[in-house]
Amino acid sequence: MIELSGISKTYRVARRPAGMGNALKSLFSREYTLIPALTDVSFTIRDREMVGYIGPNGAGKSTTIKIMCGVLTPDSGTCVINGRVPYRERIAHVRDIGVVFGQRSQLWWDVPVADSFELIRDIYKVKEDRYRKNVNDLTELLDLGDILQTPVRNLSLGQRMRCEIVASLLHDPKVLFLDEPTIGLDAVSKIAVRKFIRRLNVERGTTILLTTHDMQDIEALTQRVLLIGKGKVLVDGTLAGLKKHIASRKTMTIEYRGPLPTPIEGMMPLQSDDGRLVLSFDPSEIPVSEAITYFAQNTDLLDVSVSDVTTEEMAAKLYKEYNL
Ligand SMILES: Nc1ncnc2c1ncn2[C@@H]1O[C@H](COP(=O)(O)OP(=O)(O)OP(=O)(O)O)[C@@H](O)[C@H]1O
Repeated sequence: MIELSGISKTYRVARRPAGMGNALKSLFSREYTLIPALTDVSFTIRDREMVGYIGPNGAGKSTTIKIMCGVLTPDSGTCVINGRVPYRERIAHVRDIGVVFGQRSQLWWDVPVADSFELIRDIYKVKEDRYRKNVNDLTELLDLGDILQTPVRNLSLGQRMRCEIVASLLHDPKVLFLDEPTIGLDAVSKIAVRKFIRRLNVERGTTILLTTHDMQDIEALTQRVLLIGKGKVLVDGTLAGLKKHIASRKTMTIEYRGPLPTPIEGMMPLQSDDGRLVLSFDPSEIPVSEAITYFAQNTDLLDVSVSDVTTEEMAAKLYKEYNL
């Protein structure tokens, strides 16, 4: 169980004025700039839940994760994870958590991946049989067999990211923090990583907090989403609920032969290319079945599709709604 209550954190950064004289002066009397990163952040994540933590750049996501890992101490509020306060009981706490920062590596650059895994085993004092089983299971699941003897610096980003995830799981953590785990990956690697994260949550019951700017990750993996902006939690809800809140309208794309079809009154054309028309409409005014029947009867219809607002559009509208 993860419980954050009233967490606030402000960074204090020393101001460095330009010029030699000013630099000397600042050695004796320092001036500081205060950067509020989190204000009164509260949420609870139950065991085995997988939650998306989203928000624009600088919203406070990484700061929250650093507090939950025990790297940072908040100025006020409480954070309790599996009954422990991370920044007070760091050593015991890190045995229960795994962390992947997509932009940073926990693997040693010049040595083969397998050697990095051994070092991590030593650090966490993972028992030999448990370690062997984990390496075997995880390397098979993530298809890493061939690359274990390759130095990390020679791996592609997708290969490295899969190794990073395995490295974070060798000690069987109950909770996993993933900070942009699919950043920079190609479509195939993204799908492989997402599939693995889902299995981890379902089969091992790992509690997962996923931070990402990739709304496809959120769509594929999480039911519940926490939206953070300017250091505050603004929304805590289901992905479906958020989409409903943001857009009750639907988008219809029709492909046709012949002249441009006339939409039903109340439909708004969004885009019209050669033989393709995209319309937006409110299904409470025009039922979807009626819209499809109308075009089927009045147009030489080749194809039709109706979709909800995409997760990308939802995030953009949410950020706009909250002035982020
Ligand atoms: N070490 C630091 N020193 C000073 N200010 C910091 C530090 N780390 C973060 N900040 C500031 O705190 C605020 C929150 O940053 P944080 O990195 O938590 O946001 P984020 O949501 O993770 O952003 P991103 O999506 O860009 O990674 C920002 O204004 C950032 O500039």
